Amino acid sequence: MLSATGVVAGYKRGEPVLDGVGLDVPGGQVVGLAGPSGCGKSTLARVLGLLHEPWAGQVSLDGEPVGGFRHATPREQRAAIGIVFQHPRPAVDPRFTLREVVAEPLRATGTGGDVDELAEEVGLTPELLTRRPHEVSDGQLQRACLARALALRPGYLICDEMTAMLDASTTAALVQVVDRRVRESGTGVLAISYDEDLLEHWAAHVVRLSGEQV
Ligand SMILES: Nc1ncnc2c1ncn2[C@@H]1O[C@H](COP(=O)(O)OP(=O)(O)OP(=O)(O)O)[C@@H](O)[C@H]1O
Repeated sequence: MLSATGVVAGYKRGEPVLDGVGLDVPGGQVVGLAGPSGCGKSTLARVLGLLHEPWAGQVSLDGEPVGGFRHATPREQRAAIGIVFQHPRPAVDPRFTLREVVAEPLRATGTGGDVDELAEEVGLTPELLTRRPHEVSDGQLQRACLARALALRPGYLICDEMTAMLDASTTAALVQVVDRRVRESGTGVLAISYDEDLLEHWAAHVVRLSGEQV
């Protein structure tokens, strides 16, 4: 289980965006997170993704409190949580080929892993792997970002508006890729979307973040 308990977090002292928020993401399940724009969904995603340190509260991973946030996160805990954002372009190095984008976490951790297998899993052809970000569509680049997030076989995956930029068929394809991991590897998923129809269809249950308490 990936859990946040009593999380208080924000950007400006004295003005918390999250004020005592708790959320559990069990393994093998998709939990949806909905709520009005600006209520703090992405902030909670970044706290659970260990990218934003809360002012108070705790994040725990499989029963262990996390060892730190951002650069202070222990390597095994970093590898246990994959994250995909709404906008793929700012999330990749524009000089990399898609093959290099997907291979990044494998290279960084010295982990063996098959880029071709990952590419096939997300529906990227070998030819697309040779291209650079400016030579592919947003959907193709987002497929590469999803493959990168899945490369270390994380126990948990956070999808922060992963499909908001994509057409219906690419959305369906990426949801299917994630669902297969949930079924076959027991991955726990936090799916954030403004599209409540998508969440109703995709998630086992949907949590609404009101801006106060979950
Ligand atoms: N890097 C930042 N610096 C300062 N304030 C920020 C930063 N990121 C977000 N905020 C503010 O924190 C609040 C919550 O933002 P957040 O992106 O978490 O909400 P959200 O629910 O994901 O919104 P949306 O659905 O519009 O993406 C907003 O008021 C936003 O302006």
